[in-house]
Amino acid sequence: YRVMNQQVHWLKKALTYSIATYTSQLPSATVNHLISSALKVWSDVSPLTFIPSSTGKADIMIRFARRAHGDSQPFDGPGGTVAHAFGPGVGIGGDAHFDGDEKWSAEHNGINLYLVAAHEFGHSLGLPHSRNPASLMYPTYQKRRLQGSPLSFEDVHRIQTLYGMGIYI
Ligand SMILES: CC(C)C[C@H](CS(C)(=N)=N)C(=O)N[C@H]1Cc2cn(c3ccccc23)CCCCCCNC1=O
Ligand SMILES: [Ca+2]
Ligand SMILES: [Zn+2]
Ligand SMILES: [Zn+2]
Repeated sequence: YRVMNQQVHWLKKALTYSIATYTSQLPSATVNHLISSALKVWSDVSPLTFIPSSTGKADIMIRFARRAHGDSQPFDGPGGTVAHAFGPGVGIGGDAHFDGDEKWSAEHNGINLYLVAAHEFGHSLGLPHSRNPASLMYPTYQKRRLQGSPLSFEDVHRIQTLYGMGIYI
């Protein structure tokens, strides 16, 4: 079924993002860097660009939250689901939420925020899950290499199918 006012992909290639709340597990400067690196994973292989929004209003609004947090998907405490994101659209569309009860890390001593964010932004851009464990869009978290892109050929093919290099009206 299709959620109301959801689109298959964004109808513009310059998307804004803002980080509304942070986690006590990492310095905010580190969170900013990991989030922009996770967005770059996708802008590197598509015509999309991501612009930080200082007004707070943005296409992709990012926050850390625990348990019930104002949408229909309360988080579950440590472990289990670590984050979720909404597909392209107005309002909550595109937003990415991270479970504040996880042990967030910039390395592999916990849940790596960069890898999770890159997965969530795949959803924010309209990508579904992959059945291939090598794919970033595989439904369960994998400790992947942090050097180079975490994207599989399938991930790249899917994002380029959605956004190609076409001209945007
Ligand atoms: C791919 C992620 C970045 C995002 C997805 C959520 S989403 C909406 N963005 N696709 C996620 O959180 N998957 C769970 C799936 C999952 C794994 N287990 C679970 C135990 C209980 C509930 C869920 C899980 C086994 C225990 C490990 C728990 C920690 C890791 N959690 C996961 O891998
Ligand atoms: Ca959790
Ligand atoms: Zn949420
Ligand atoms: Zn997912």
